[in-house]
Amino acid sequence: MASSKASYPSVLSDASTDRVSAPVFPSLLPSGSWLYTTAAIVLSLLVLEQTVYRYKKRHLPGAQWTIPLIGKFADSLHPTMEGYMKQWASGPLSAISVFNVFIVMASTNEFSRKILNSPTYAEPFLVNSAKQIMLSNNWVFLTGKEHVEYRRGLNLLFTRKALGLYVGIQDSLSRKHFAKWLTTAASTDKAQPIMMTARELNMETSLRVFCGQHIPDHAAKEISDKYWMITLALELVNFPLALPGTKVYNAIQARKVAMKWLELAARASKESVAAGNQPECMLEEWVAILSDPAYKGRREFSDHEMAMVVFSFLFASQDAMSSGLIYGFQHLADHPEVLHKIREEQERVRGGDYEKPLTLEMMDEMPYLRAMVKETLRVKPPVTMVPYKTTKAFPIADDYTVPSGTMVIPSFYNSLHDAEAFPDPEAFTPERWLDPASPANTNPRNYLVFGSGPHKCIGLEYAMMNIGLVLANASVLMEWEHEITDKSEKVQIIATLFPQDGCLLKFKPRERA
Ligand code: HEM
Repeated sequence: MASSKASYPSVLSDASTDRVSAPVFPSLLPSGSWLYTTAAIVLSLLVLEQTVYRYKKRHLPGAQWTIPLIGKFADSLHPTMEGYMKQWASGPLSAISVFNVFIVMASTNEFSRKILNSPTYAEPFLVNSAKQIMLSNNWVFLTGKEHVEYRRGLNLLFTRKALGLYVGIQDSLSRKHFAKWLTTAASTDKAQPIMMTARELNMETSLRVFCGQHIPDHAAKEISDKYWMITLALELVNFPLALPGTKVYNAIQARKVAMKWLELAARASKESVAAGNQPECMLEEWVAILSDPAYKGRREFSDHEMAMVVFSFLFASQDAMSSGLIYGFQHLADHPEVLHKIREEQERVRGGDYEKPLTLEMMDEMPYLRAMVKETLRVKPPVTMVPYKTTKAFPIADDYTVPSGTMVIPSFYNSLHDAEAFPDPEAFTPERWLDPASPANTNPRNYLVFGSGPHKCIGLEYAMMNIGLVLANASVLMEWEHEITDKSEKVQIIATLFPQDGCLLKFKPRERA
């Protein structure tokens, strides 16, 4: 008590002399000067917040004032394509603030590429929660030379030789899942959303490609079920504290489960290769490369570090691959003429033998399939933007320098829907990729589906191959009808883009003459 009084004499003077018994926490009593002081401090902070926002924004389009403290937090909780389009349409560069994070959005191809290709000024920021979920010492957070060197080692997991190893796993799992889809479809007349079933196919494929049989079935199921928690946490700006019950807290718990199994898989892969077995999955391939005496990048990788790399691949791929696949099914159902051409190509390359597993060499013979995959990813790019952060003042335009510490967000959508590169940009036209002299092919800078620069997607060939393979097998093994609703063309953003109705499809086995 005495010490409280001593610390706050001016606030307490009235209360402590006039009353018989002193209050337990006298300093909390309202008093005129305390209230005035508090109000003055709060007001100054609010004025400072607005002044800093206006100073950073300068002439860029965007609200003149930011909502105190939270800014556009409410909008970032429920992002919509319409909201983003409005923001992009407001200017090549525009400003917003969320939870006091100052954000500059870039809408043009020139500015977006400039951000992606200026590693001395800006580096990936993923989403605010990414470091909590992926662990801050994950390789994906490396920058500069360290990042380039680490990534060089990982490129070996995506060589043609490595992809050849993965094709067989992807082929057999797509068949297994289609059989399940057909059984479910046979039990009901209704079309079913493929949102979750496609995610499950992707997750099992990723886990088996990355870890082979070193993850038991029940663990694969557990990781797959819990992974949805991670997807839900991938908002542009999250609630700042990972308190129990928040999305980030739930995602961290999901990551712990996944990491436990991935570490065990890394250890088992080392044991398998040491026992002289041929690599059958990505982890084993990696271990085999590392133990080759001729390999220059040899060094020890702990089970934990290998698990973090695999987790980064899951994190980067699961949602984007699911989005790409779901729109692939939707586009093929809505464009029977394209599906017909895909089937003709399959017939030509596979000679009618649809039981024979696909190989990389067979996929090489399918240019129309590849064009279709490129086009579906262009029309509905799974990733519409990637947050970066400036590490120093970034003179992005003659009349604007992005302040240091700003979140800068290059957008991909506009580049991919630019009518100069892609005439009739909303149309789904795989043919635009077949002529080497077409505007699509002569403007490769516009194809930002996988980003650009030092952080461009490491798994892009893997992604194109896997989506192509699944759709190729689906086209020869199944028929599917799309129940079109008023939400089919509307987009919901859950980290990546999905049709709002979850893509309602009715599958049946394909009958051939
Ligand atoms: C359709 C599927 C996919 C899409 C649309 C996609 C898109 C992207 C994009 C836009 C980026 C950021 C690029 C940048 O900042 O310039 C990225 C990065 C990355 N992606 Fe993908 N991705 C896909 C599939 C995959 C797959 C299958 C893997 C791994 C197996 C993967 C692993 C990664 C990694 C590790 C990074 C970070 C690379 C780095 O920082 O060096 N992605 N991806």
